[in-house]
Amino acid sequence: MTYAFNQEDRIRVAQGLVDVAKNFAEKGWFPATSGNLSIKLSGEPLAFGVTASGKDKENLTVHDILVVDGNSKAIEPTTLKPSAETLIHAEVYKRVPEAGACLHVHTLYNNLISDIFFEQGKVRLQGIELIKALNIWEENAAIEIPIVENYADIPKLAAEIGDVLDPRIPAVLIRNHGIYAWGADVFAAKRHVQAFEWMFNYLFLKLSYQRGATVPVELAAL
Ligand SMILES: CSC[C@@H](O)[C@@H](O)C(=O)COP(=O)(O)O
Ligand SMILES: [Zn+2]
Repeated sequence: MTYAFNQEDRIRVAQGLVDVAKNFAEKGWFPATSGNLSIKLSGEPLAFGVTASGKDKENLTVHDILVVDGNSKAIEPTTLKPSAETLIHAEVYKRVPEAGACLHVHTLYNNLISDIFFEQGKVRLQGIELIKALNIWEENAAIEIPIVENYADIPKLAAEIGDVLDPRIPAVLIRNHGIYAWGADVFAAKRHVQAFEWMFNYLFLKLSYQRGATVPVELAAL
C-alpha cells in the first residue's frame, strides 16, 4: 500500500497529539490512563497516528504514537499496541471525510450527562454561546449529541457510533464512558472537546439547581 505522507508529516502528527494531550491532562481529563487521540495522515487509503494502548496520557511522548491503517493495524513494524478503541477513530474517519483529528476523553461531567440522558438516545443543548465553537452561528441554535450504549465489543461499539453520528455535530457520547469528538484538524477537534465539556458542566449544574440540589461551592465555581 502506498501512503501520501512522509517522515515530516509523522513528526508533526505525533507532536500535535502530545500538545493536545498536555492541555487535556492539565484539566484531569485522562483519569487512570483513559482516553485516546488520533490525527489523520492520509484519507485514501486511510492512515492515522493514534496513541498506543494503556499509556499514561498525562505524560505522553511522541514515542507513544504509532501509525495504523483503516483496519487499525500498524502499517510499520512497532512494539506499540494501538489503542483498544482504534476502530472507533477509523469509523469516524470513514464516516466523516472532513475529520482530520479525533479525540476521546473520560470526564466526570460527560459520564454524568451520558447516563442521565441515555434513555432519550441524545442530549439537547440550546442557546448556549459556546455552540458557536462548533461553527453553528444561528441565534438560539439547538444541537443534539447522540448517546450510545457502552458495548464491550469494540467493533459493535464502533459500528453503532458510525450509525448514529450526525455529520453536523462533531461528537458522540458513550454511556458512562466518555466522549469522542472530532474536527478538521487537531485545533478544531480540541476546541470542540472543550466546548462540549464546558456545556456538559453547565447543563449538569443547571439541572442540579433546578432540582433543588445544593451544589458544592467548588463545583459551582468550575
Ligand atoms: C483504563 S480505562 C479506559 C479504557 O478502557 C478505554 O476506554 C480508554 O479510553 C483507553 O484505552 P487505550 O487502549 O489506552 O486507548
Ligand atoms: Zn475510553
